[in-house]
Amino acid sequence: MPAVHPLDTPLFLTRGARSVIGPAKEAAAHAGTMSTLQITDGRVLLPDMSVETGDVLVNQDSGDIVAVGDVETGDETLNADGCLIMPGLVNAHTHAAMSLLRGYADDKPLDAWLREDIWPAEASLTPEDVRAGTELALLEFIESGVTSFADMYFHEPEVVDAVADAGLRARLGHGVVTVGKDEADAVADNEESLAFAREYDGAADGRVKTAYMPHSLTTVDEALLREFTAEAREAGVPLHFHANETRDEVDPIVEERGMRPLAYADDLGMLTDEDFVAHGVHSDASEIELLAERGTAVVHCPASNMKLASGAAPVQAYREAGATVALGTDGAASNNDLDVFDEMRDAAMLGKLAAEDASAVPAEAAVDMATRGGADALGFDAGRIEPGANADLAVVDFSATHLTPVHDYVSHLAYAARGSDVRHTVCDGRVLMRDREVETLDADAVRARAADAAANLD
Ligand SMILES: N[C@@H](CCSC[C@H]1O[C@@H](n2cnc3c(=O)[nH]cnc32)[C@H](O)[C@@H]1O)C(=O)O
Ligand SMILES: [Zn+2]
Repeated sequence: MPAVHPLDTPLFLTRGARSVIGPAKEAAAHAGTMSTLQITDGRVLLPDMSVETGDVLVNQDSGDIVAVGDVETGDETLNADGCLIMPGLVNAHTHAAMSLLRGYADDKPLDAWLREDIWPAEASLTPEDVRAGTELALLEFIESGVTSFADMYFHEPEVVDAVADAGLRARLGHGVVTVGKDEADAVADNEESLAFAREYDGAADGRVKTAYMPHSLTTVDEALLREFTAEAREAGVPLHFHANETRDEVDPIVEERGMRPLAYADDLGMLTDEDFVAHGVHSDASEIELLAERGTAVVHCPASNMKLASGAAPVQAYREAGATVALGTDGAASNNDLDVFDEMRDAAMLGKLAAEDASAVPAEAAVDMATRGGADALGFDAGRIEPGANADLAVVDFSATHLTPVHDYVSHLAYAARGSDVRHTVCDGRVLMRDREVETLDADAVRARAADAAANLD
């Protein structure tokens, strides 16, 4: 049972109860020097996973949460009657523009899927295609309560512009592949990734952060990984890469080097507490320990791992070891949607199956991975509803048939809710979707441009 049963929740912070507004911000609010947004009449999911009745007050200038509970009246309001205000969901590993390849090639294992279908199709994608596909993904994010994401792709400056306009928060990078390239091209690809990371960090009023993103330990040459990881460190740029996704990726490293892939990555200096890896499906106990020790986050992508039959990540073991675990959809071509509610459900289900234990990856863990874990992995001060944190929020409507009755809000978030139950989405204090109307993108135009771009493929 939840700590506070939602059906007999006392009125949260009635008059005179603790107000969590900070003194400096309270003074600014009184002086009328900031514009505020008050999310009213709802319930709030607190960092300890309890649910309380209360409002959330947001400073729209700083983009931070200023108070939770019994708050001052805001300049603007957003009604959350019958809803739960939760931290915005974090999609911590994706390739946004792959939305153009949704349903393009299914029912194949990773290696054949990439080499036979995906990479040839991607070869003809123009910057305009990437912009169109990315906007389609961002629209789907906003419509399903995702407020931040990590993207690894190419023509990445287009993604920066799309994120700036759509109002989301993101950690972005140019994905590097050196297999099959001559030395000059291989170096140039790495240089592009680092140059992108240096140039665009802090873009979109600070909502865009960057990373150096070598695709994986088997698709990027060792000497270049070593060289550019060192350069990234010097520039203070974190790393993101695919690791231990399939057995085919693990075995050659073990055979050639006599060491586990993550020990190899550690040797190359690729595991720090700023870095985050995608998948981590085939990690042994020593690698799980290593990630936890280094503070390197792992992004679990259960739907992609099931669809490509890559395997079941040892999520419960990562969490028990103290590693930071986030959730990602991976690209829409291996999922095939970008709904992080689905990912929570898949993570909980697959986690139980993998551990042969129905108590493994409980609802709270799934919600934690999709919120706090994701924000920690990406290095954002978000993922929790607390004064001082970024005002990145999803307001979920609990009135749907499939959410009735409500015994436990957190259970519903993990097991029964869908992205389409999100009523409002707020990022950095700005309303991106109000009553299911996306305010920062023209939804019809975005869908039409993406369909056009996809029609011109192959
Ligand atoms: N510069 C590289 C592109 C790297 S972007 C990242 C790549 O990861 C690919 N990708 C998508 N999903 C997965 C996955 O699950 N595992 C490995 N790679 C993936 C995606 O299609 C894209 O080609 C090049 O020109 O080939
Ligand atoms: Zn991926």
